[in-house]
Amino acid sequence: MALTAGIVGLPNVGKSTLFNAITQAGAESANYPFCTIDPNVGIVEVPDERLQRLTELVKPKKTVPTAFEFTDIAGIVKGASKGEGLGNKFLSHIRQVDAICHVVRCFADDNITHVSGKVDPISDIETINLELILADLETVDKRIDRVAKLAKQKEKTAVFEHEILVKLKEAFESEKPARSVELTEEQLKYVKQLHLLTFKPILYVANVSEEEVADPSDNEYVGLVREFAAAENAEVIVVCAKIESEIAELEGEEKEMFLEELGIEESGLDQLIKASYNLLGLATYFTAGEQEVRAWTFKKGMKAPQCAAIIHTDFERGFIRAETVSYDDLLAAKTMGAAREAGKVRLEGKEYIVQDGDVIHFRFNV
Ligand SMILES: Nc1ncnc2c1ncn2[C@@H]1O[C@H](COP(=O)(O)OP(=O)(O)OP(=O)(O)O)[C@@H](O)[C@H]1O
Repeated sequence: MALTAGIVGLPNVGKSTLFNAITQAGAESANYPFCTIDPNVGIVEVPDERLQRLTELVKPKKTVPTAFEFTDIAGIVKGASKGEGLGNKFLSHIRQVDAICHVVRCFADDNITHVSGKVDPISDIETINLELILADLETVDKRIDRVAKLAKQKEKTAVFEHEILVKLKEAFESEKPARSVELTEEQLKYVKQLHLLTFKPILYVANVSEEEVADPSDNEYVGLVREFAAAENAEVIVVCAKIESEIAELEGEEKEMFLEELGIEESGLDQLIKASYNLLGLATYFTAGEQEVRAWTFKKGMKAPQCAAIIHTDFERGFIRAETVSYDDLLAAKTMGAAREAGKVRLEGKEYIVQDGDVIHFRFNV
């Protein structure tokens, strides 16, 4: 199920620096055997205060956070959709990711060359977006060629598809991404399987200088990126990629002290991890026993047996029920026993849609 967020951006905007911080922060891979082993993939642990609280309550032998993957998609340049630079190869890498983190240079430094000569985040964003739009236009054109004849003959499915494809084509021709096109539920289902690049959820990562990271309000570039993102309903995370790898090396109190020195509450990387996790539609449930308190990632909307399968397929095969208590209820009750006495532990069946923060004990029989 491992979903991944791809890091994209023009050359020299700070992608590698950010990706290094990600690998630096690296999760203990032994805990995550399902994750891809690939130099372009960085596995990070998902920061979650609830896991700490549960650990304090349950005092297990071991605590295991959940993790997910970032993929580094190197240097896309203008003309990529025409095969320039490493063009099509990179577009095909973007095709494989489930969400896009678009790094935008917002730091001024004359010593670091900018590909187009000056720092101009909106032009940077538009350059990449345009390449993705052009690639999507090609996809849609091919499809239109395929269904046009049947649509003319009023074949029902072809008419349905043709209408959507033309709508998408019009958007692309006015340089708008697929995610800006309004669709009905049914149309949405069709568009999803087209795997369009500009339909993937996106967030923008404004890479600022060390001095500005605590208070980026004076950085006019960040303001511009925020404005641009707001029009797309996209989120903006402000980071200083350069110091993120230093932060990533630290833990606990040391990390807190360093963040305090910098004047920030949460590292840019932690914010990015959380935002990407949300962007991918992911959520967390917990298991809490004396041996281990552990966070597990599931996709929002998944039912209890599917969530059980994340731990082990046997749990799904022999699923009986899910003893479930919400994190808040367990925290208030302090112990599982007290939660049970207070009637807060529910016995959920096969149709139960697991909620973020559920603490679950699966009952199964194989
Ligand atoms: N926030 C920042 N403040 C100052 N300098 C930075 C910042 N982020 C990155 N840099 C510097 O900018 C330069 C380019 O960064 P980096 O190599 O990470 O870019 P890139 O996007 O990966 O480029 P490419 O796609 O060409 O590999 C590096 O010298 C890096 O140290």
